[in-house]
This record gives sequence, structure tokens and C-alpha cells, in this order.
Amino acid sequence: MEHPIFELNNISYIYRDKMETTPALKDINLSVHKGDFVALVGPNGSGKTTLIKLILGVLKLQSGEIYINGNSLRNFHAWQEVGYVSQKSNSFSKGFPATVSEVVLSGLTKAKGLFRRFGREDYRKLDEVLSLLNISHLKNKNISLLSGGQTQRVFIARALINNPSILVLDEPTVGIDAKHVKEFYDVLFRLKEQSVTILLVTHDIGVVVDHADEVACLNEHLHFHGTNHEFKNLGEAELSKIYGFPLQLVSHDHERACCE
Ligand SMILES: Nc1ncnc2c1ncn2[C@@H]1O[C@H](COP(=O)(O)OP(=O)(O)OP(=O)(O)O)[C@@H](O)[C@H]1O
Repeated sequence: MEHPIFELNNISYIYRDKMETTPALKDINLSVHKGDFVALVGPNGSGKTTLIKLILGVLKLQSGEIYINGNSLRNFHAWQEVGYVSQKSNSFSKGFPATVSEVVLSGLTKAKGLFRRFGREDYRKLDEVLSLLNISHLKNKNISLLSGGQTQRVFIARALINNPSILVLDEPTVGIDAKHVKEFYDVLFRLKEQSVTILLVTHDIGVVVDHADEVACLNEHLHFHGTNHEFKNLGEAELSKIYGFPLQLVSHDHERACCE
């Protein structure tokens, strides 16, 4: 098997301030391979954001190692390899005077620096990602005029314009209606076909298990990491143990939903 696109080895993290210490992650080991779509799930306060901040280099590693494409994060500079779409992307556009093209091209500043001019290859790449996300027709539109689902695609395109090996998405379907949630998963499916590795943080476990290849369940420890089929077969007792309250996966209308 190929070596993992990213690998977490014995990651632990504790928040410390003058008053208290809060353990957030304990001994996390996780390997993700090229083209995998992994859903990272867990209850509130289970360490998902902390883990993402460590992967994105926003928080400094305290113990353990993270490798991206075989390179240790401790001396990692190739941040254009890691695309990130935050939960807040949807609210970003309100009143922001920029076109879709400008927002997507701004994703290149990670690689090119703030004041570099864009060249022919940049515009070719822009057209490619807009087409991949079916938003070519919105190219010259002002971002503030887009719907939530369209805005979300623009920010995915912005993350993809650097050709990242990994795309990290933090709660991307919050505030998006059912139709756009479906379209969103269609987009992820297309990205997967292009061998983009996806790490999706979500509370929406009922929907995501039908789309992701693998599910990783966090609650300070990594309680489970396996295929979506293995996750669906977890018993009520195991799920409730991870979440800390009674929980089961139920099916209706061919979709699975998560209920207390
Ligand atoms: N800056 C911080 N200072 C101190 N403790 C923190 C800080 N950020 C998070 N924590 C604590 O670390 C633990 C993990 O938090 P984290 O935000 O990673 O969880 P999460 O799974 O992303 O939660 P949610 O689903 O609610 O967004 C929690 O106990 C939280 O209170």
C-alpha cells in the first residue's frame, strides 16, 4: 500500500492557562491514504477543532508527530498542499466587494505571496476549478449576490486552486438546505474522483456515513476508525459510549439519520 497522505502519530494536546489545564486529545493515531474521504465525527468538545488546528499548523504540536506526504509538520512549509474550508466561509461574503474569480484566485496567495500578479497558468487553473465545481457561469458575479450553496462552492474552489493533496472541511453543511447538502456531496464525489483526499468534520453523522469511505470518531481518544459500513454496524451501546449519551442510527426515506 502507498504511504499515507497524512499520518498522525501519538498526538496528545492539553490546553493550559493560569487557572486550569484541559486535555483535548490523547494518543491519537490516524493514517489517511490518497483519495480517501474521511468523516471526523464526535460530540461537542471532543477535540475535532483542536485536531484540525494541529493539522493546519495553527496550534503547535505538544507531543507526537504529524506527517503530510511523508514530511514532518515540525518543519513543514508546503501549506499549499493543505486546502481548508472553514465553517465561517458562508457568512464571509455578506457585503464583500469581490467577484467569484477574485475570491478563488486569492487562494493562490499562499503559494505566490500577497503582491504577485496572476499569470496565464493561474487563469487556466481558475477556469479548471470553476468548471469542476460547476460555477463557471458565476465567474464575474459579485460574491455577495450568491446563495449559501454557491458561496460554499466558491470557497471550495479557492481551497482547490493550489492543487492541495488534502482538503479539510469544517462543518461545511451548517445552514445549507437539503438540496444544497446533496449538491455538496456530489461535489465531494467529483473531487474524490480526482484523487483529492478529504477530511470532513461534521456533526451530521446520519448523512455523512452514507457518503464518506471512512469514519473517525473522536472523544479525546480516537474511539473508532473504520469504513462507513463498519461504523453503521456499531451497536447502540458502542455509539452511546463514544457520545456519552444514548444514541442510535436509524433509517428513514433511504437516508440514515442520527437520533437520541
Ligand atoms: N482555547 C482553548 N482554551 C482552553 N480550552 C480549550 C480551548 N479550545 C478548546 N478547548 C477545550 O478543548 C476541548 C476540545 O475542544 P474542541 O474545540 O477541539 O472540540 P470540538 O470537538 O471541535 O467541539 P465542537 O463540536 O463543539 O466544535 C474542549 O474541552 C474545549 O473546552
